[in-house]
Amino acid sequence: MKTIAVLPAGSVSDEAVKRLFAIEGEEMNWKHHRLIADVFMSTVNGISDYSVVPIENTIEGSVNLHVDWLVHEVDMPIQAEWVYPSIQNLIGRASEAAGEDGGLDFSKIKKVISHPVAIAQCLQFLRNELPHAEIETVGSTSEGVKIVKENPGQGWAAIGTMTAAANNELDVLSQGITDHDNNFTRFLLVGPEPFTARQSEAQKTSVLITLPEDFPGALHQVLAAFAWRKINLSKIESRPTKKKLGNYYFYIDIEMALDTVLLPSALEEIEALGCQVRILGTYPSFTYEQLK
Ligand SMILES: O=C(O)C(=O)C[C@]1(C(=O)O)C=C[C@@H](O)C=C1
Repeated sequence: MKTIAVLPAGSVSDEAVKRLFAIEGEEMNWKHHRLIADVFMSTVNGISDYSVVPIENTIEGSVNLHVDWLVHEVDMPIQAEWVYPSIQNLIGRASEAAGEDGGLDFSKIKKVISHPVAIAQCLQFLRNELPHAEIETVGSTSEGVKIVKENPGQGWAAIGTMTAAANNELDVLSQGITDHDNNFTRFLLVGPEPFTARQSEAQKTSVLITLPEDFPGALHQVLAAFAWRKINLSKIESRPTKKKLGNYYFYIDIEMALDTVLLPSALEEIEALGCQVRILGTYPSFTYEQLK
């Protein structure tokens, strides 16, 4: 039985990984951690087989903290990626937000608690509906909901999943509050062993490329190595190396497995230019439709 490290029950990550492993005959052991750092360390320390990492979402883009953990703090390969909807809701006690007319009066909500990424996904809603409310950030959306549950009578609310509202027997004060519909999060499964529980035709390889200093046009040549081989890239993003101001590496997602003809030679060509290439993983990719 595999052990999976993930944010607390009722978080988007927890819902998402349960969908990935909703396979007949697969039994899992879940290890819930309050903070993403502990989710990573659980697998680093051999307590879990895999860690679940939300890496990017439709509204906010890359979750930089998590990208940085993957790149700088740990050395664990990516073994799968999948996509899951992030539907956020305002959760609290209807009795604490009751207006004179019997409807809801959000001016009675004094504080909104959630994960910073979830807050960022609902900024317009918060500006329009709860401009007066204090915002508090916590390690996951489900932690916010739990804090609201444990503190009745304060006029506090959380942003989180319907599952977290139900688990904590709280009311959904407003449903689907993200600023854009179709808010999806891309998750990574990281750990030492390949993920074989499901198969997908779509394969990806993620690499980190650090350019040599004093080499004008280096990025152009890196991209050319992929381009003339008609290798498709689905993402390229620069992040600071954290070693020197102005030094960046490129995080690149390539839409093919590492052992596909042409990819090894493209990476060799890039190394020959004097670039450093680090493979972050080669893995199957699942759409939400594939997991339904
Ligand atoms: O707090 C949660 O529920 C999480 O699973 C974390 C996380 C994230 O880190 O991006 C995951 C998906 C949501 O979009 C918001 C937060």
